[in-house]
Amino acid sequence: MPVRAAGLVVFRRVANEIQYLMMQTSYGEHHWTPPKGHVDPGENDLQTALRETEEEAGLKDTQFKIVESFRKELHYPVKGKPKVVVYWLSELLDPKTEVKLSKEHQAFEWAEINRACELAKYQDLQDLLKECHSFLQTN
Ligand SMILES: Nc1ncnc2c1ncn2[C@@H]1O[C@H](COP(=O)(O)OP(=O)(O)OP(=O)(O)OP(=O)(O)OC[C@H]2O[C@@H](n3cnc4c(N)ncnc43)[C@H](O)[C@@H]2O)[C@@H](O)[C@H]1O
Repeated sequence: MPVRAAGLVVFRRVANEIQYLMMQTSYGEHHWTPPKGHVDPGENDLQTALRETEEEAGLKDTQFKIVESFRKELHYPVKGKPKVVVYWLSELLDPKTEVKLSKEHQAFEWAEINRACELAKYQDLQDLLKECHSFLQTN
């Protein structure tokens, strides 16, 4: 069984720009991802994504809108074990909403697509962000 995690690619619109929420871990390699985390027993993926987004970024589900038709999975190995991360796309309704980090993250950025891809060093996460961006340009 793969390790399972879920999260939200949160975006906001500022003037004509779409910006993605990227957060840097305070541990390990200090890598950057959207809010996400492990699926707890008894939770479904979407419940996990919402819980982790609130825990890690302080954003409640009343503050954003999930784009129901967009759901993607990343698959990669962690310490030799397969891991799957399910992401939904969600728009922050009030772009001025404050992000409140937990101890798990040391920094965040609202990054336009090229900057978000620069922060996401893994190719599959970069591709996912680009897919989100293309989706938002055409929907
Ligand atoms: N090194 C460490 N030291 C201390 N505490 C730690 C720790 N790692 C995790 N923790 C603890 O574990 C908890 C995390 O739990 P959660 O917050 O519930 O789960 P997560 O986001 O899925 O964790 P993680 O950051 O490990 O996952 P990711 O897949 O991004 O990353 C897992 C690995 O996969 C790599 N990775 C990330 N995205 C990848 C991708 N797309 N392709 C290939 N590798 C990728 C990352 O660089 C990383 O090496 C934290 O509370 C933290 O305290």
